[in-house]
Amino acid sequence: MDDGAKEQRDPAWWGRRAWSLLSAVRARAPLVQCITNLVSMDIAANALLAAGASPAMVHSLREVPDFTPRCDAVYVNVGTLSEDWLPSMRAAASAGRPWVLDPVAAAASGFRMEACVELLALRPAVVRGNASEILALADRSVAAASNFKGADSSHESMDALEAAKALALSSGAVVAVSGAVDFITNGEKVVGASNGVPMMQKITATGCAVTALIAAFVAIEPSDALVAAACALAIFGLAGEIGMESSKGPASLRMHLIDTLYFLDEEMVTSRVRIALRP
Ligand SMILES: Nc1ncnc2c1ncn2[C@@H]1O[C@H](COP(=O)(O)OP(=O)(O)O)[C@@H](O)[C@H]1O
Ligand SMILES: Cc1ncsc1CCOP(=O)(O)O
Ligand SMILES: [Mg+2]
Repeated sequence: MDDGAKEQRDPAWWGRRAWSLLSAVRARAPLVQCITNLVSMDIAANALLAAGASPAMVHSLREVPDFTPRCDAVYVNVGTLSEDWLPSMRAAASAGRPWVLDPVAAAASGFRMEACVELLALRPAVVRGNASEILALADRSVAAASNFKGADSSHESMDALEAAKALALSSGAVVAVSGAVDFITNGEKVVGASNGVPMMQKITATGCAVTALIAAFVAIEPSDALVAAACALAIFGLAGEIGMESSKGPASLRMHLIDTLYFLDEEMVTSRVRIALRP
């Protein structure tokens, strides 16, 4: 085992990494260009702001040449894909900044799957999806299954672990599958992050928001997207866990999750983040 892998087997090491990355996001306020779906814009922008980053929802193709090179990271999300937005997504993903892809409902249509496959070829640092999305993307398959649920997952994250590894190896991206346990892999190493509460699935666009947070963490740590993605997922899940303590249901959890992202401190992060390198 190399020294890096030894360190990553130590839970305390992950707590310190998560805290140092969140602290760096707060200190450096990375500018994250988000080309994201219409449902997620508010929660993604607010999650980024609460965590200390600077979100900018900039979609026009005509703005990409001036704006994207000045960003610290780019976030592309196909949740409400249209023909008008795809050229902007391509251009922003090709602008030389680290970027992250959320393949929302990748299996919904041939148009969407082709767009995701084309974007994947533009080398995202991280792809984060739910289990059904990662299974579909790894297989390039448009849904025929009767249990297809659009933007929601009909699988557990563990069901997509092998597909995530294969997708990581074929694309060169770190692939993160969210769920009760979030799995993050580069095709060789697999890290599990087990913060979060099931109620997070009942708030629309929490997945989109955590992918935005991954982009902010990748802006800080572009040379280790696996660690950046794992820490962002754990921090977001932890904000959900602590937020749930004051919440009655999805609407109040949405508010408390964002408040908690803003208030997380070193003690909360280092003692409660649950990330582990898997054997
Ligand atoms: N059963 C669960 N228990 C704890 N956290 C969960 C659970 N399901 C999803 N999450 C968390 O909710 C967030 C959104 O994940 P998910 O619902 O899988 O994505 P999407 O919204 O794209 O379908 C992630 O931070 C994930 O860790
Ligand atoms: C409901 C919906 N429809 C198109 S995009 C979207 C939001 C999806 O958000 P998430 O992937 O985080 O559940
Ligand atoms: Mg999603």
